Amino acid sequence: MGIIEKIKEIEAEMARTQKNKATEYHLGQLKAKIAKLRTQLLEPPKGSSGGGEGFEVTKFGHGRVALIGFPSVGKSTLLTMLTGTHSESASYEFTTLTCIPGIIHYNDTKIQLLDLPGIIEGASEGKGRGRQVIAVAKSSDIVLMVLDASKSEGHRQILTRELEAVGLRLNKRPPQIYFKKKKTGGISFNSTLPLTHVDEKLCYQILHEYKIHNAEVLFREDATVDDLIDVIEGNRKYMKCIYVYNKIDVVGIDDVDRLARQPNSVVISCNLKLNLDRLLSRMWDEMGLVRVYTKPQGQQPDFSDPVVLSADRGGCTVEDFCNHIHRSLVKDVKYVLVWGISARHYPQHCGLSHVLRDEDVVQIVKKKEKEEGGRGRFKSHSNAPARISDREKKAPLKT
Ligand SMILES: Nc1nc2c(ncn2[C@@H]2O[C@H](COP(=O)(O)OP(=O)(O)OP(=O)(O)O)[C@@H](O)[C@H]2O)c(=O)[nH]1
Ligand SMILES: [K+]
Ligand SMILES: [Mg+2]
Repeated sequence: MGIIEKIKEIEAEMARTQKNKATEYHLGQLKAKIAKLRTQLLEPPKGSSGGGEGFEVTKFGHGRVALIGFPSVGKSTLLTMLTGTHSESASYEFTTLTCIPGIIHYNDTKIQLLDLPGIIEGASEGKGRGRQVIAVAKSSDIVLMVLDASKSEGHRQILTRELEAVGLRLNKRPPQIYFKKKKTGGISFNSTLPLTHVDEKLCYQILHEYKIHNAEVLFREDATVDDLIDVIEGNRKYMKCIYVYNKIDVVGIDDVDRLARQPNSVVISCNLKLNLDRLLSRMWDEMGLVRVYTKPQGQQPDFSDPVVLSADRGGCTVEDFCNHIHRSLVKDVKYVLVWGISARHYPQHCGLSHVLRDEDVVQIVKKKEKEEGGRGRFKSHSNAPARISDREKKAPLKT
């Protein structure tokens, strides 16, 4: 029996089993069995180099965004509108057969947007090119799940399930469970609060399923069995997802209003160019990019060319900033001067561990280099943290 059949069989057994206190342990065990099989499914088949042909697209820019959705929801139309790169769109399904990259220029940063073939139910098990598509989604920083506003709302759940089946977790944070395998000592199970979903016996059973007999487990929140399995599997990817409801030109205003109020959702129409700017700003915010402008001593910062940092990709400290400029810079840095939201006063003297925020201005003071006298508009004109204003960007001080 193949892996997929085994999964189907266990799913059927779970559906047959009544959910109550007595069956809780059994169901937990079945969940763990499915999780193990799904992980197996993701491993490339033995003897092959990579598990089929993937979409090899080189990463480019400061972040990567994947367009995921059913066929003909308007993914390619959207890519063409946002990036200017043409991706074939048509009224028939599966128009797009491969991965088409485009670039969005936004807020002085470059975002790689990826158009992908449509996926359908069963994609995670290899239907269509589902596995390759989802692999690209996994490699991106956020996902735009494109949905047809005029179609069933069940599509969103179906796609979420497909992505979850391969270990993606959308708009969730990692469970607050500490888990460490040990060599000896048995299993120590603890929690910092009363638990309502998982008890010691259930935890033991799940660990037993994974043949783990020595481990430390500490629940720091009232997590579920699924959370525990995620932590044990350890290969989950937690990602932001924006639900993009396209084609609002063909549905009534009440439906548009309802969809727009759902969490993490943006309603758009590619045909009428409605709300695309809102989508862009939402996308950009979710990516959490941090633009830092370098200010050479005695000169104005170059506001058109930021160093772009990200908490998910390498971090946002002064040290990360220095490493971005040059690997060997850190050792020469005495301290830095910071203007912007992260500074308590202007300019603030900061060390390497200081965490920078979007639109901060940084001047590096090297060892054996004197700091600037503090003349001019970038000297503390206010004690309150504030963004560098647009006016300051447009009319910089002449030095
Ligand atoms: N009414 C309406 N139609 C749209 C809109 N955006 C796209 N379409 C149409 O929807 C159809 C499918 O668009 P595509 O861009 O090919 O969709 P896709 O998601 O890339 O489709 P596949 O590549 O086949 O998965 C085309 O006929 C588009 O013209 C919109 O905002 N409103
Ligand atoms: K299409
Ligand atoms: Mg397409």
